[in-house]
Amino acid sequence: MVHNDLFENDEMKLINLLPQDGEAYYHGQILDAGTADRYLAQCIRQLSWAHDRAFMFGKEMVTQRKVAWYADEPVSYTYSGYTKTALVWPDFLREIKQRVERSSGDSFNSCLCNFYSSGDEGMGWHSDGEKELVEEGAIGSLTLGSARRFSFKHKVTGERLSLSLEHGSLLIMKGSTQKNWLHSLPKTRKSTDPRVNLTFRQMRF
Ligand SMILES: O=C(O)CCC(=O)C(=O)O
Ligand SMILES: [Fe+2]
Repeated sequence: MVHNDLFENDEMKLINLLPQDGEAYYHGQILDAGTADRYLAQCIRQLSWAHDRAFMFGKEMVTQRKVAWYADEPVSYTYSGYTKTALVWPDFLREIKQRVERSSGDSFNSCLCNFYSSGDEGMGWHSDGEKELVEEGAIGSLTLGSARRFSFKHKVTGERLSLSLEHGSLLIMKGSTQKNWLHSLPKTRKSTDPRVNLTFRQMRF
């Protein structure tokens, strides 16, 4: 049994990783290794992966990492000159969403999925404060595959902290985190294995 199943919905109080101006809770591994392995294989094979495209500095840019986007409804939104439309949940992804909801006590209506084929791919400093998201809503980040370092940096003080996101683990960010902190997934030479990250979000439809 996974440790977290004993303490559904945060009955065991997790410690806020952020010293101020936001909330981030690392739940650790919420899936046992076998389940996490199975979900990783399903994500790699069955999600509709595509490189993300955007116009930046007047140029068309394509991300190294691949993305896929799922939601309760086939909503679309436009950013950087591209319109994206959400796909409906495959059964296994809906199942993962329910596991994340049970562990966190939050509910989610969409999921942005990221596929990093190795440590050569990462994500630069950013925050997830898009206007399409519920303000101060929770973001649930589930990692499958290679463990990677994840970092926070305060927007004003520059204060930093990092943690390792393990296979089958869940990180929740909520409250004023996106307003006050940036986060990133640094590239690393230490990992050559693929990683899938599922970021469950609360969108306003
Ligand atoms: O892959 C990760 O852990 C971070 C993903 C992320 O920050 C995002 O999708 O906004
Ligand atoms: Fe993010």
